[in-house]
Amino acid sequence: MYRSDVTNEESERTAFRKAEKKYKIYYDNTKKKKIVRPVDLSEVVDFKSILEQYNCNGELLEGVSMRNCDFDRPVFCLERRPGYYFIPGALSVEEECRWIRESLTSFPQPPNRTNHNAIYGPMEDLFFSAKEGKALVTERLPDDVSSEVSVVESDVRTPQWKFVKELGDSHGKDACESVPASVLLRKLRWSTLGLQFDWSKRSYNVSLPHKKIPDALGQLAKRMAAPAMPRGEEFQPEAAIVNYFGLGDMLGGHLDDMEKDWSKPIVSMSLGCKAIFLLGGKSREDTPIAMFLRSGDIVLMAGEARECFHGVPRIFTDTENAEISHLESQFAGVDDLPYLDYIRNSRININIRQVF
Ligand SMILES: O=C(O)CCC(=O)C(=O)O
Ligand SMILES: [Fe+2]
Repeated sequence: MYRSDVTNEESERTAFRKAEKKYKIYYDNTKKKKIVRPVDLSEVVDFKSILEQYNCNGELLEGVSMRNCDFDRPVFCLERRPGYYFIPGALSVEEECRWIRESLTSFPQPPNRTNHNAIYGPMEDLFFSAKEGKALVTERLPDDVSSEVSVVESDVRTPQWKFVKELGDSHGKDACESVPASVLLRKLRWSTLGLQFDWSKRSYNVSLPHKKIPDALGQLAKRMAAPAMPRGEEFQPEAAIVNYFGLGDMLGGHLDDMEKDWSKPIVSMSLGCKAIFLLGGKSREDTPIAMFLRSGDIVLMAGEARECFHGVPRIFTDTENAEISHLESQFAGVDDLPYLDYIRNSRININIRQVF
């Protein structure tokens, strides 16, 4: 898996990179304000309208077919990308809201790791700390601590971070650094569930402490994976990566190649603001197919499709394009406001994998 954009000159000119540049967000600066540069979306495949057309007259867009399987919703395939399946609107609005809540509250909790771990260590209750206006602070270590023979060296060097209500006198003069929880929430980019993925080694580290994938998420993944599973086999959800996108965030073109058996699908669900997904071919030189991913859509990538470069160059947070009004109506209670505030400007992707 390659998380960052490829930057050397040659890769800047690949067909995949060109498509990323076409769809990523750019701003034009006028004297008064920053304006989002318009983008031509006419070539973006839209499975929602494909489904509507199919329901209306039974016709399908050229290159798109239906997976004939025992599944309670239409499953679409792309003739040029075997092993790729698209299930538009696979989740109910209740399911969408449930997984948005879990992605923000329980999923980033230790022992699950997030991108913040490397800097701050395990972090508890980020979402509620942001809601309560807390900040993460570290205490300055006592000056003479290094001379205390009883203190283990690694303890001496590790600053202890914790969320506190506010940086008043009660915290005292020993506070040396502080970061608002709201800023950390905006900078939350990923969390990992089940077997933990080690980004630095690009592999699963089974010796890292972990909890099993939550049962309800595992059951959902098993059900959704069925159209892409080899006959008679059941998907084993062993790990998941949760990606969090804010305006301007993108996921560069990559392959997910650290799982053992590529005949098993990656089950990938979209929540929140609409995005553009690029599905390339086996080379970065292959022109990718762009498509919309909306909240509630599920994508499966198995077999040959697992060898295809893919990424997310763009999310839409404006009212017209985000297409989250059903979530806005569902998150209507006073207690739901923090979820609503978050999801109005964000997209969450949960992708579930069988590792072995
Ligand atoms: O956000 C998405 O839809 C795709 C995520 C993805 O490709 C990944 O996490 O490997
Ligand atoms: Fe991926």
